[in-house]
Amino acid sequence: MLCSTLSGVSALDPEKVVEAALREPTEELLTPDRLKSLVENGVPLVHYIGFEISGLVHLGTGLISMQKVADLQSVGVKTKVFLADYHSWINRKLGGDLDVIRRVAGGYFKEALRVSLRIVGGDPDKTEFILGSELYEKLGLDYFTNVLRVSMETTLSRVRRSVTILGRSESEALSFAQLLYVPMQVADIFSMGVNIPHGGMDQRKAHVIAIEVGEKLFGYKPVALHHHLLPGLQLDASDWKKLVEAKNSGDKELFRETLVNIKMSKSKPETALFIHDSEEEIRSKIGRAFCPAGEVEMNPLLEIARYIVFRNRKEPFEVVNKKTGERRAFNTYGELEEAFRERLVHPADLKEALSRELAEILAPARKHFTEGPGRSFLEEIKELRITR
Ligand SMILES: Nc1ncnc2c1ncn2[C@@H]1O[C@H](COP(=O)(O)OP(=O)(O)OP(=O)(O)O)[C@@H](O)[C@H]1O
Ligand SMILES: N[C@@H](Cc1ccc(O)cc1)C(=O)O
Repeated sequence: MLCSTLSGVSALDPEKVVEAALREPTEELLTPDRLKSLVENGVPLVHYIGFEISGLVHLGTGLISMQKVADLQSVGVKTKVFLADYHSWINRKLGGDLDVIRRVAGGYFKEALRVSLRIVGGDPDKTEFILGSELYEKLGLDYFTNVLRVSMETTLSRVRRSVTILGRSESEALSFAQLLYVPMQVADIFSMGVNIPHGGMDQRKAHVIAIEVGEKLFGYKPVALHHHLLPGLQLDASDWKKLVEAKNSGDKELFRETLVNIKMSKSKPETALFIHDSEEEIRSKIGRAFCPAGEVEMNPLLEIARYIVFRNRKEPFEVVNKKTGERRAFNTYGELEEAFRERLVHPADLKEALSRELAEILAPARKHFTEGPGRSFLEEIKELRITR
């Protein structure tokens, strides 16, 4: 993973870094060549991913996001997690109370992301957690100047079009501060010297602005990395149809926008499986999830199988037919998908097997938040008002 150079200083291996960056759940890397050349030129790599502080951490925000952090750690990239307290306040999360947001950021949120990173094989002690307000306090006028610089290079209509990065739509009544959120997120990247900004596909508009203004304003162009968004569990059939049509139309923008509206989201708890859900909750949520027989396109449960269950899997995944008792073992996600398409696996049996697997994968988070030191944090956040 790390190569030794003649000077004895360890350097990163360009091929390995690009391979780790491209590995699933990555959906887009802008661009692999630029990443490779950064490594070849010995530029230190600094990654970050940011989170709004609100609601509970789910499979998408926790596990999928942290998988990429683990991948990058494994090839020696410095990783940072940004706890965006000011952005959450601007976006009126947790009742719009900044003190509560800050407390939850350093408490529940940090713990939940740390345990998620551990579950996917990363090392939470090797990731730096940064609270937005602390960074802004430290940088003072320099941060404000960075926000202004980005704003001067970005048009109002571009900012309006980018409010999807805060889960809003252009047609909503937005405060001026919600518009300011966009240049702030771009300024965060440069204020921390980050050259690999990372987020789900819904964050790409901020990163594309950063790529466009970076060279001129800050002397470098970041390499943006976007991961796949897990759909919500409770798709209704018409939303699902729209999504499949958008995917098959080849119109990438339409597909992205359709998916953003139905992704697993912490402010729509019915769509989400949380990392500390009990075994009964897992079983009941998976049991109620949308999973049409034989449908392999945008099937939320197959997506969980592909991106989470099969990710670091060594042993086969077993599905038992409840009616006949027949057992089928799958070594790869492709085998499972094929059998599901051929209706050799019934949704009810897939649900059973997935519930069992997820309960096991999530056991460390459940333990941490119900029996361990995270318990009081979870109790606190469950009592708070989750505002969207
Ligand atoms: N369903 C998902 N699958 C994968 N990644 C996700 C998913 N939802 C959010 N993320 C990613 O997690 C990071 C934090 O997102 P965010 O805090 O907006 O989560 P959220 O659940 O959508 O919350 P909210 O409902 O408050 O918007 C972003 O990079 C985002 O792309
Ligand atoms: N926009 C991100 C949160 C975020 C805020 C600021 C950042 O610098 C990065 C990410 C989200 O909705 O989850």
